[in-house]
Amino acid sequence: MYAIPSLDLPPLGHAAGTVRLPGSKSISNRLLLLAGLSQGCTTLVDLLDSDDTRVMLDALRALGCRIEQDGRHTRITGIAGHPAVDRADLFLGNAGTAMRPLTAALAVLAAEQGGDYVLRGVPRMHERPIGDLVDALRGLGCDIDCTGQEGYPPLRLRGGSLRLDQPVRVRGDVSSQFLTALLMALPLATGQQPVHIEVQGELISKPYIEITLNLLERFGIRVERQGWQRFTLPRGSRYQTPGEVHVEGDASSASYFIALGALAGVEAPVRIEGVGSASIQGDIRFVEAAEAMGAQVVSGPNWLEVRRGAWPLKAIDLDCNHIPDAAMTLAVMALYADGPCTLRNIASWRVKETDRIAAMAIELRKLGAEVEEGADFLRVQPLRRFAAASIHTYDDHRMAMCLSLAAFNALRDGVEGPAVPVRIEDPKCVAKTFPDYFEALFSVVRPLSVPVITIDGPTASGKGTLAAEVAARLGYHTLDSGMLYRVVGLAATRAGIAASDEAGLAALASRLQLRFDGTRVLLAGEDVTDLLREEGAGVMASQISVWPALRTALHDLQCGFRQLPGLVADGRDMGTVIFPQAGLKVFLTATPAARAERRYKQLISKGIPAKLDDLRQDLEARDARDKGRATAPLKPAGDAILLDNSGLDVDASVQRVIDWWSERQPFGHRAEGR
Ligand SMILES: O=C(O)C1=C[C@@H](OP(=O)(O)O)[C@@H](O)[C@H](O)C1
Ligand SMILES: C=C(OP(=O)(O)O)C(=O)O
Repeated sequence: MYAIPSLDLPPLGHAAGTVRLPGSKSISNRLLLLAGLSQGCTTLVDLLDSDDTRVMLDALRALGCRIEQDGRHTRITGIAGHPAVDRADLFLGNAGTAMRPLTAALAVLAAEQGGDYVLRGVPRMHERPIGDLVDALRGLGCDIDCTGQEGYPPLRLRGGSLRLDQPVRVRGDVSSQFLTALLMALPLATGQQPVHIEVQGELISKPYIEITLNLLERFGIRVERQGWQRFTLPRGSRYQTPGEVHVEGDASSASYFIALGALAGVEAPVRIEGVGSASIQGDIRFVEAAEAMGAQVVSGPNWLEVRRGAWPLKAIDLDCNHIPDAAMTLAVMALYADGPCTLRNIASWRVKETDRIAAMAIELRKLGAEVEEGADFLRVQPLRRFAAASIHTYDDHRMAMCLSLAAFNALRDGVEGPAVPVRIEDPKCVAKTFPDYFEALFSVVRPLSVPVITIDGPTASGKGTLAAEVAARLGYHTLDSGMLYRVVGLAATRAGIAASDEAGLAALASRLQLRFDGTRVLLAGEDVTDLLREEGAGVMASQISVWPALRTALHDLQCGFRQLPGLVADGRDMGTVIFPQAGLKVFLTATPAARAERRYKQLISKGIPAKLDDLRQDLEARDARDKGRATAPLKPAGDAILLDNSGLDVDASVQRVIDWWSERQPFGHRAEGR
C-alpha cells in the first residue's frame, strides 16, 4: 500500500498479465456477520483483508466472537444470537456493509435481550443517511437514538420491545443496505412467528439483495419473496453455519482491470482471476457495459480475460442503477470514447464515501473533460487533450482506483499535446476495499517511461540515506548501486577471485544469485546485508569497480531496477552512465571532514572500532580512485544539481530534493506538502 501524500502515475502504456483479485467486500462482511450470529465455527476462505472487513472483525470480537486467522482461512466461532457483552462502543469506519447490518442486528438483540450499544464511524459515515433503517427498526419497537444528527450515525441502541404483528416497513430508494440489514437481522426475531418486510418506494441497487438472499440461504435461511416488494422470514429461521465458505473475488474491484483490458490490452489480454461468469455479485454485469463500449471479454466461472476491441471506445447511454459501484469506472472510460457517455439513475452516488457525482465531475474537469452533472446522472465528453492533474480522492477508494485509468492518455488516438502523468492524492484510501490496488496495477502495465532520480556522490556523503528517504516519500523503488559492487566484492572474496581479475569478476557478476527483500540483500539465499556494510566490503567495491567489463555486466541489472512508479538510484555513475535520461540528477557532496565524522559516528554506534583520521585518509584515497578511474569516473553529470549537505540535516536535504523534483512536475507544488 502507498501510505504517502500522493502517488504520481507516469503515462502508462499497454497492459498484459494476470491479476488475482482480493475477496468481495459485500460477500466478506455479510459472511462475517452471519458467521458471527451463528452457533459453532465457520471457516471463511479468502476473506477480504481491508479496512471495511477489519472494522467488522473488530466489532464481532468485541461482541464475543472468537476469530482465528491462518493464511487464507478465517475461523469464526459465533455467538449463537447471544452477545458476550450487553454494552459496546463500536467503531465502524466508513463501512456501510458493517454499519447498516450491525445496526439492525444489535437493535434487535438489544430489544430482545437488553443491551446498550453505540455504533459510530469516521466523520463521513456520520453524513451517510441511515434514517430509513432507523425508522424501520423503531417501527418494530427498537429503541434507537441518533446521538448526533437525526437520521445519521452515531447511533445508540438501547433495548425496546419488539412488535412483530405488523410487517416491518423500510424505504428502499436511498440504499439497498437497509433492506439487506433487516433481512440479515430479523431471523433473530422469528422465534414465535414469521416476520414480514415491506419495501416502500423503488428499491435501488437490487443485485445486492440477491447477494444477501443467496448468502442467507447458505446459512439455512430461506426467504420467501414477492418480487422486490415483500419478503418473509419463516418462523423458526435459525442461522446454521455451512462449515466452510469460499469468498469470491470482488467484482467491483474487477471493473478497474476490465477497463484496463478494454483500454490497454492490445497485444495480449488482461486476465482477472477470482471472479467470472459464475459470480453472485451484481457488479459482474459491468462486463456487459464494458462490452457495449467495445471490450472483448472471454470468461470462465471464476476468471475473465479482457482485451481492447473497439478503439476509441464506443459511447454509451446506460441506466447504471444495478451496478452503482462499478459504474464509476465507466465515467473514466468515457474519456476514451467516440462520443459523450451518459450514466443514468445514479443518485445513490451522492451518499456514498463522498458525493461521487460531484467529485467525479470536479476531477474529470481537472483533466480537461467537459462534464454535465445532474441530480442523478453524469454526462462525460471524451478528451482529445489531457491535462496533467492532481486528483483529489475524497477518502474514496473508488475515486483513486477509477481515476488511475486516466494515466493511459497516451494511448488515445489522435491525442493532442504530450502524454501526461496523473497524480493520485492520498492513495492509501484504496485500503477500504483493495489495499494493494496500485501494486496490482503496476504488475500488469507497461510504462511508457519510468521516472528516475539519480543521486551520485562520493563515499559517506549520505547518498544512501537521502535516496531511501526520497524514495519513501514518493513511493519509488531504490537502487543502491554501490551495494551491487559490494555484493560482487563479497562473492569474489568467497570464490577466491582476485580484485585484479576483470574477466572473472564480470563473469561472476552476470551469474549472481541476488535477491532484495525490502532493505535486506540476499546472496544465494543468505542475508548478507550487514556484511556488505563493513568497511572492507566498501574498499573492495571501490577496487573492483574500476573494471569496464564488470561495469558492463552490471549495467542491465541496474536498468532492471527502473520499475513503476519510479526509481531513486544512488551511486557514482547513475546520472552519467546508467540513467543519463533521469528526470532529476543530484550530485551530493560534503567536505571530507564532515563525511569522515559521519562515517565515524555510524561505525561507533554499531560498536565497530574506528579512528577518525584513518577514516578521513581512506575516504580521500577512495575519492581520488573513484574520480580518477578511466571508466565512469565519479563526476557530476553536466545537468546535475549540486547539493553540499555538510551543514544540512537529512530532513532538509530530503526536502531540497523533493522540492526540485516537484518543480519539474507539471502539477505545481505537491498537494499535501511534505
Ligand atoms: O450491500 C452491499 O454490499 C452494497 C450495496 C450498495 O450500496 P447501496 O445499496 O447503498 O447502493 C453498494 O454501493 C455498496 O458498496 C455495497
Ligand atoms: C459504497 C461503497 O461502500 P459501502 O459499503 O461503505 O456503502 C463502496 O464500496 O463503493
